Amino acid sequence: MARIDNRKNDQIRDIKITRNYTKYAEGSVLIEMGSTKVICTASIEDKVPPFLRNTGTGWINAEYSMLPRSTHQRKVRESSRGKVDGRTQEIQRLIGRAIRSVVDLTKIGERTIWVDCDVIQADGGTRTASITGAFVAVVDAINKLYKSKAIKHMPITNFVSAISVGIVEKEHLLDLCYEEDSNAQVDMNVIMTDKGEFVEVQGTGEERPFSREDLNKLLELGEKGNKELIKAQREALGEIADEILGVEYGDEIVIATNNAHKLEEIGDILNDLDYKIYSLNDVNLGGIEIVEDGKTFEHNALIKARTIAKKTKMIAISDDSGLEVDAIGKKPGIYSARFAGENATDEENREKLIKSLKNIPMSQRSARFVSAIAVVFPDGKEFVVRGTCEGHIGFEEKGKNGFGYDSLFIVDGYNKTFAEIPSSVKNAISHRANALKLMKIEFKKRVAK
Ligand SMILES: O=c1nc[nH]c2c1ncn2[C@H]1C[C@H](O)[C@@H](COP(=O)(O)OP(=O)(O)OP(=O)(O)O)O1
Ligand SMILES: [Mg+2]
Repeated sequence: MARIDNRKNDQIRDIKITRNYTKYAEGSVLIEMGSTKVICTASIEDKVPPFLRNTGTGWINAEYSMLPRSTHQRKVRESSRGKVDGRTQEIQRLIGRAIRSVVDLTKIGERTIWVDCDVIQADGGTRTASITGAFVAVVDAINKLYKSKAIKHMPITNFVSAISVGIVEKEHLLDLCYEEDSNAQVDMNVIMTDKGEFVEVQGTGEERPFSREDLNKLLELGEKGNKELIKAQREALGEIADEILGVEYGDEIVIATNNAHKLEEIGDILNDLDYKIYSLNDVNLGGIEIVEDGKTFEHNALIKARTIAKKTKMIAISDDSGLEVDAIGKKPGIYSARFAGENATDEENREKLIKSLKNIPMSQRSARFVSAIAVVFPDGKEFVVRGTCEGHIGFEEKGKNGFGYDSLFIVDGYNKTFAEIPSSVKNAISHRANALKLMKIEFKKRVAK
């Protein structure tokens, strides 16, 4: 059986989202799903309902209405009839719940966001189009608060969209138009997030009960439709969507280091990330010489990651690290690798450190390892974090594990050097581990995966 507008059963109607549609509201969207058209605005009011006063938490309220001539026959305005009918009540509560489910209200302060959905033309799916459009309007309104620094954090946790599905003459259909909706035996609205989770499912066997199998089929259609709607929302929101959801960069990371020990440690610590991790050798850049002429660990780390991200077009992660010894003015610091001269070996560096601290008592041999981890994305976005680990410098080398200054670094709380403890312990407490913990938090904020 062909659909009245010749769509496939699992095909949504053309969708168009126009932002900044009217001029006064903080967020304003015209959403068109086929010939259903809804204006959605989001307005910010600096007060909350009584039950939230002095809690620091905000609220989101939705209202829904249809213009008299949005339908085949003129519909009397609710304001003329003097009351809001049951259907309207139900729909505006649904919209409110859907939007609230993806906004952290504790992060918008004591404000109310008023969502107004006004249907100017109804051809089925007006409540679902309202939700899909309202979300975009709310993002714009909240983004204004964020950009003006009225709020500190982006409170939007997910995207949300909604679509109708149903059974019409035994066919399972996605995105019903009015004609189909009025002939549906089963009618369902599916509200979902970008993570593929459900926010609400409203299903009714209007003319007959439906089976579990029907339900599964309908949910599958709903999932497909919502994926496409969220893609359209993303496209409409452009860069703001990237800020909320992160960017899709693929699943390859290159570790920008020539140091095999660092490579192993970073690989171990990042093994819970669901990415393919490559070394410089893997990408034919083994032994590449990068001039580390920055004045800080952070700057040097960025120099290394930028170079490799540019050459590989992959996400590049680098580490610039070293030892700060308090008794000698935090030396060798960023010069740790070349403490005993350009091209010095680890052993030469350790010898020089032992000599530099001759006759200095243990109480004055405090030191810390520092690791700056830089991440540079293929589009040039970047960030850098720092981790440290406190300890003391021993009088002589102890232990065989690790590399660099490990055998001289007695880590606080263990009374052993990094070279005496297993790598699994070092990788849980080291400067590099601490930096990579922070890095993972920042990283997850920025990537869509
Ligand atoms: O966990 C550590 N355990 C012992 N020593 C360490 C550690 N972490 C850094 N270090 C020392 C080694 C080197 O003397 C300097 C890093 O110099 P740094 O330029 O960042 O590394 P690198 O030249 O060996 O490799 P690359 O620049 O290719 O990443 O600090
Ligand atoms: Mg280096």
